[in-house]
Amino acid sequence: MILKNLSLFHYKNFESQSFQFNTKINCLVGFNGVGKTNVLDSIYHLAYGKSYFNPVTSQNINHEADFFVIDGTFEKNDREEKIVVSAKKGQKKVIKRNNKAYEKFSEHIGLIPVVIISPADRDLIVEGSETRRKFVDGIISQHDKNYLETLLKYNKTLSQRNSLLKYFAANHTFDATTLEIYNEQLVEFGKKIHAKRIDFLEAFIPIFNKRYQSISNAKETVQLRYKSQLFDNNLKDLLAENLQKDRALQYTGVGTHKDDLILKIENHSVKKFGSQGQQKSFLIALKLAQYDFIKQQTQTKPILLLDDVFDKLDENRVAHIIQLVTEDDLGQLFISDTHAERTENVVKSSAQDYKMIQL
Ligand SMILES: Nc1ncnc2c1ncn2[C@@H]1O[C@H](COP(=O)(O)OP(=O)(O)OP(=O)(O)O)[C@@H](O)[C@H]1O
Repeated sequence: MILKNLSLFHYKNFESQSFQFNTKINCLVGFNGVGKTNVLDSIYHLAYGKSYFNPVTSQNINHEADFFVIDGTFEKNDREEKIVVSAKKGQKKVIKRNNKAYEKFSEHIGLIPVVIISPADRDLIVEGSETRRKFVDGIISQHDKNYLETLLKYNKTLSQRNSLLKYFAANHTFDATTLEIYNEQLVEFGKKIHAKRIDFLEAFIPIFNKRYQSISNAKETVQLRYKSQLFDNNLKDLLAENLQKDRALQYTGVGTHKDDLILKIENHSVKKFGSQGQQKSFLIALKLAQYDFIKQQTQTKPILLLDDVFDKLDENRVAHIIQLVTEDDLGQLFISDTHAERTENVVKSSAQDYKMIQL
């Protein structure tokens, strides 16, 4: 997958700017705050239909404007794909593929495989379980449309069930029959989601372990484990057992929306006990495993976006990234850095074609 050119209009700090990219390595360099990360984010936006850093669409529009447009031309298997994402204040976002607007954004997911490595990935360790579920769901959805659809149906049913619980509480009423309809749907969709997450992690964990071992020079062992209430119980029974609690809290407390990933190094929580270096290695291994997995599943090399990695990582990890950059079979790469010289030295050593883009 190659991004050939990109135009931004009123996207974050950009008024109007166009870029033509190298098919291998592109280095976006410039002072703090010039918009290097914003360019990477706009590429992410074309792939996922939203910003990696700020999912509130209206906040991606330039402060002085009332709309933004991101226009990118990709090349995939010798075919051109023109993707345009636009948003106007107060209106629904529009995503177009070759001039045709999608009815459902979910149809777009997976067309443009992109992986980003950024200091913001730290959220995967420090934030709540939702961030980790989104990471898993994002990867599976890249190659499995059914999964994404089941997930959307599950989430819709969940929110309807929660509304019903609130309605019961507000009106001091209860209707077991209507609740049962939602329960059945949650059980049906939840079972499928759980099974797919099991399959995914079975394939993903060895890839992750391999990446971590190579980053840490096999010094320590890591564990990535799927945690779910559905391992020990079926969702139908769980919903029945939890009914009184759900009614009291007006919220569904059991299901696959409670799943999580357990992240450990040497059997201890990465969040609580991991050193900063170990946490960074863990995150890079997760992201590179994401890259490997998507490549394996889609038979397409994803576009890799490296945000600020030279600035925020220590030498060992940078060396690993450099090694990765020099691998022949890597796809197109975008790197942002404040130091033009440092980046250029790194990419020069890769003996690959590159372009320096000064912002
Ligand atoms: N909606 C918006 N409208 C205008 N400017 C915005 C908007 N959103 C973000 N910005 C601006 O974008 C700039 C940040 O851009 P970005 O994070 O891409 O910089 P950077 O070059 O990657 O910087 P650093 O080297 O510090 O990481 C900030 O000046 C910020 O105020």
